[in-house]
Amino acid sequence: MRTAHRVETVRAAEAALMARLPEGALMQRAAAGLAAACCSLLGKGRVYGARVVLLVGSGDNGGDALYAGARLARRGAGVTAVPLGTRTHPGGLAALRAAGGRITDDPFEALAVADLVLDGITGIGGRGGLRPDAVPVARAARGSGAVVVAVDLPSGVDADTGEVAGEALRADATITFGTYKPGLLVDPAREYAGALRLVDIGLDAVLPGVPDLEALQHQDVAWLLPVPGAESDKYRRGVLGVVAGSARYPGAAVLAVAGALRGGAGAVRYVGPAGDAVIAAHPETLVHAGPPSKAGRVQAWVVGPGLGEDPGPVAEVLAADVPVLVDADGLRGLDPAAVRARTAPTLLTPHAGEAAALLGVAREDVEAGRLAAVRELAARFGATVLLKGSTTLVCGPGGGPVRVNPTGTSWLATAGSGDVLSGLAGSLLAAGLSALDAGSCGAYLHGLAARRASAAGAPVTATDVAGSLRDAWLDVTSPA
Ligand SMILES: NC(=O)C1=CN([C@@H]2O[C@H](COP(=O)(O)OP(=O)(O)OC[C@H]3O[C@@H](n4cnc5c(N)ncnc54)[C@H](O)[C@@H]3O)[C@@H](O)[C@H]2O)[C@@H](O)CC1
Ligand SMILES: Nc1ncnc2c1ncn2[C@@H]1O[C@H](COP(=O)(O)OP(=O)(O)O)[C@@H](O)[C@H]1O
Ligand SMILES: [K+]
Repeated sequence: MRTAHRVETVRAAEAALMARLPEGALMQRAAAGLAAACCSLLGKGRVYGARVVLLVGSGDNGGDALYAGARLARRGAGVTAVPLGTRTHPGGLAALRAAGGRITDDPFEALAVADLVLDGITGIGGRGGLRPDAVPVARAARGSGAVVVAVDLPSGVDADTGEVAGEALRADATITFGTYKPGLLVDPAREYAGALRLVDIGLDAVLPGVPDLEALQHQDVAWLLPVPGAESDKYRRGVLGVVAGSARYPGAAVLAVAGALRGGAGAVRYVGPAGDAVIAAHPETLVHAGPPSKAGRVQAWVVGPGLGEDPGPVAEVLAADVPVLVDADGLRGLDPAAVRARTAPTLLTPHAGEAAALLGVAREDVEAGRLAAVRELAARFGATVLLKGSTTLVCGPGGGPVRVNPTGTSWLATAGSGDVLSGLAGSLLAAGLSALDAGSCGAYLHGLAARRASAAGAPVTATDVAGSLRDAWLDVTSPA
């Protein structure tokens, strides 16, 4: 599991750790890790003679860059510092000078020939976008042929929320210290971070056990995925009911069932008007044309994909005392009180547009502040919420760590892929996973399947994604 902590928590942990260490030791650990990462990015034998430019803000982030620059200078790199703040870390500056580095007021000349730029303008102390004087320098750094390495965080992004309020410096790699910060894992900021590397500075010992964000990895998902026992039968494995599709959107039913059949439930009951299309595509489905309450027992429901205007089945399904996943048309006008009144778990899976409608805000606001949006929806509905999009987030009703999905690809932005996800996550619910685990494992497999299907770099369909779910499952469960 990869975990991230907010700035307040990081600062408290750093203070506790610093109290046990000689002064400056923590910054030296950070600088040593940063310099080593820069050496490996430059490549073997290419540190000596490399031209390195340090963009140095007024805080400790600039201090890290200066001390790392001093280390690179001692290994033969030509290091030039560009001070951008109201002050420059005095110890770092002295170390760089002592190692033979130089300071310049003309950043553009140095940047034009740079091999590597260290962005030490702001770290966890940054507020808002880059200040106006740093903007042309950041643009020149990005426009140069140099590899741009962000120190701790790309400057100009919000560490806690992943918001990017103004201009920020896009990095090829970010070397972060002690723990990931939420902004490194959540778009739009995540996109500025490039490849992530975590430097251990001993913070784990003093960080709280519960992080703000967590990202599952293969072995976490492998642990959670259902496996039939020797005594299992199709009912014990869990039956999922899928209420989806309409005369206008029969394909949504076919796709939701495609996801559901590959999610570990023992059987899938389809309820709705698209039974013929579902059976033609998936003959193993049990179909029912009547209302959900007459369809027979299920261990979980999915309601909503392609349902059209009729909200009737949503209320009926919400009245059932089993876990329910509500997606797409099922989310339209959804009443928070009706969801809060349920005793069984509810999993809502909106995309940004649906989340915006539920919150009464603009879609852009949800996309700019995904973490706040998913937390607010989960609190308002007393439900687990999976917010889809370029970064998929899953938040439980009681707060706690938000799960951020590390798999996925923008090729997933294709019609019907959300229907596949709802069936898949619903199937995991029916198999007995909690709403948080079903949502996050579903998103994980779904993203992995899309990556596999689009590995050659060509567009994929939702049907292709469903077809790759089995391989994604095997990727996760097969020992490396
Ligand atoms: N506290 C510690 O023990 C450690 C901190 N470390 C480093 O210290 C950083 C945090 O240092 P600071 O607390 O000094 O904060 P920062 O260095 O991130 O930024 C603070 C400074 O930047 C200015 N600033 C804020 N927003 C700005 C903007 N948008 N544009 C330009 N300037 C802006 C502030 O006025 C202030 O002077 C971490 O990100 C990390 O790089 C590491 O050395 C590890 C140890
Ligand atoms: N830019 C993107 N990067 C990664 N995944 C994306 C992106 N855009 C959409 N997705 C994913 O694609 C799926 C689309 O679902 P949804 O918006 O419900 O579409 P539909 O209703 O057509 O099925 C979701 O799983 C979402 O997370
Ligand atoms: K930085």
